[in-house]
Amino acid sequence: MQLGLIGLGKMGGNMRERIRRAGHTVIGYDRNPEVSDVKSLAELVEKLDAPRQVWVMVPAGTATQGVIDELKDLLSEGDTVIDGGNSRWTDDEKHAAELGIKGIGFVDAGVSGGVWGLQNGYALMVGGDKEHVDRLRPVFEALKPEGPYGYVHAGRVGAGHFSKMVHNGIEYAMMQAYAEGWELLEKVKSVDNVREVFRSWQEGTVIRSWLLDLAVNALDDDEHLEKLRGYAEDSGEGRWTVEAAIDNAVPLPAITASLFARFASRQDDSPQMKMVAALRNQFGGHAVEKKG
Ligand SMILES: NC(=O)C1=CN([C@@H]2O[C@H](COP(=O)(O)OP(=O)(O)OC[C@H]3O[C@@H](n4cnc5c(N)ncnc54)[C@H](O)[C@@H]3O)[C@@H](O)[C@H]2O)C=CC1
Ligand SMILES: O=C(CO)[C@H](O)[C@H](O)COP(=O)(O)O
Repeated sequence: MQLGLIGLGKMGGNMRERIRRAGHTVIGYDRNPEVSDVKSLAELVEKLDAPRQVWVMVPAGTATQGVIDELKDLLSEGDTVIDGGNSRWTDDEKHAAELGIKGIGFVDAGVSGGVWGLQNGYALMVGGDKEHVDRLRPVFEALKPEGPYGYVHAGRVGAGHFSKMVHNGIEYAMMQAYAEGWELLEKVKSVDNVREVFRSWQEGTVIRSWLLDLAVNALDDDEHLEKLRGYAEDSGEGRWTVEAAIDNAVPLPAITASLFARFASRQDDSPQMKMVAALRNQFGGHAVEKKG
């Protein structure tokens, strides 16, 4: 089948390749002409036979909204837009409604697999009407990992991105748990070789996982992570998970703490701990550390 794919970065570039390897035709557009197959979105749409399927794989928020706005004008009734980026799930109903005015279908796809997806396949959590989702089945089959799992039609529009958001919330908490364990092992000098302890956990243990394998890869590159600064960004999914938890009064202590740990990582000094130190000093005369 034919697919238009917009956004050929770390994800979209490899996805184009994996779908092509499965024998489908992919016409890719990126605003970076070095990786793009066509010069414009209009040219991409022109080159596709109707009914068209166009997959958007650009950063969530303004970039995705801009592409969807353009596609709304360029596409026609019967075409389908798939948003595979990490968009906020609450944007999906809006996008489906905006496109639906012209009879253009909308499917949201949470995609997991990162830069390893070309090799391992991409796990897909999909939301949308059955008629739109079923039409895209060959593309999902091409992208998904081999084996029985790795693809789910999770529910109506928004269900794919909601599922991916929760997946990423879990990812935050798992990463934080490995990171905390690693720091404790590194600190306590009775353990001689922390990297080998991590490696030993890769087989047979209760905590083996792909994230653990990746932690070992990282330690093989830089045994004590000395080349890195302890600074971690976030791109929204963790915040939205915590917001959904608050909206639904669901306690998420581990995921929330892991999100807040990232915020703390961005501070050179902690204003709130200055206040804690000042208060201990006020009530108990406890010593404080002064600057300079
Ligand atoms: N990197 C990862 O591990 C994963 C990323 N995602 C999501 O996939 C989407 C893409 O992520 P990456 O490939 O990592 O980002 P990236 O930054 O590597 O690639 C984004 C690409 O989109 C292009 N682009 C941006 N705005 C555009 C526009 N208006 N028109 C055409 N092209 C445009 C950029 O030139 C760039 O090549 C994001 O929504 C991200 O959150 C989802 C799963 C995993
Ligand atoms: O979806 C992903 C992995 O599953 C992306 O790598 C995402 O960017 C990770 O989230 P964050 O940037 O907030 O750490």
